[in-house]
Amino acid sequence: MEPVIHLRGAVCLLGRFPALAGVDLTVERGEIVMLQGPNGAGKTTLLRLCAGLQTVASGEARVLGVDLAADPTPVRVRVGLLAHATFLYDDLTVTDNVEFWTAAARADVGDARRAMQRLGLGGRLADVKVSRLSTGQRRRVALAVLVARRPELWLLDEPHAGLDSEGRDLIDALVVEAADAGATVLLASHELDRAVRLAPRHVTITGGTIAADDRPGLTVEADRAP
Ligand SMILES: Nc1ncnc2c1ncn2[C@@H]1O[C@H](COP(=O)(O)OP(=O)(O)OP(=O)(O)O)[C@@H](O)[C@H]1O
Repeated sequence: MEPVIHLRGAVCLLGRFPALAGVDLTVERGEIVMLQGPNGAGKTTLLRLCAGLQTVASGEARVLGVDLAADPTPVRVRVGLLAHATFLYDDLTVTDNVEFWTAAARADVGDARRAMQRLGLGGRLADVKVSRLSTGQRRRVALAVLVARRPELWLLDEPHAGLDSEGRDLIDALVVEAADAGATVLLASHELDRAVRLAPRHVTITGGTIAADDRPGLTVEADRAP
């Protein structure tokens, strides 16, 4: 079976800067992989690349069988990206946002309701406009959208940031459930204790290349990092 993520020498330019400078990464279906690295290492860029939101300047980049260099569009509806910025409409309520984005991904609107309940958004908050929510509550709405869309690949950028401890535990539970159901998860985190427990495999990115990867059977030489 083809890997969910297959990158070979993938290069991404932000302006003229190579934020990814030749990334090799293979992730199989059902894996939970933690991506770690210092600020500016390229974690967000790698997640955005896999979401079909970043142009591939050179190298091979296939996600869910889609050749991103040829046309990344088909992958976007099949992945869920939880990023720093949310895509939510401030003037719409929580319910309207979750239902809108769920429908946009051609998923079942019944799943939108169930995801809201799961994220603690089914009560008073359901009819509140997103503009009135706290940062953590917005994060929960973005997560509800992700859960309702049932993506094949979860791309989580600092998923624990801004959440209370119950919310952090909930994210971890959702990730494990998603992987058990066959989804693949790539998460970037500075919360190493929590992320290490959650993800059996740890990949380190430094200066836009993979510096370490503890995937069984794979050796990445530390001296390949710039
Ligand atoms: N718009 C841009 N133009 C040029 N360079 C950029 C731009 N955005 C980001 N970069 C650079 O690309 C590199 C990778 O950034 P990226 O956001 O992927 O890092 P990161 O590992 O997610 O960092 P952090 O841990 O701080 O979130 C950084 O060196 C950053 O300075």
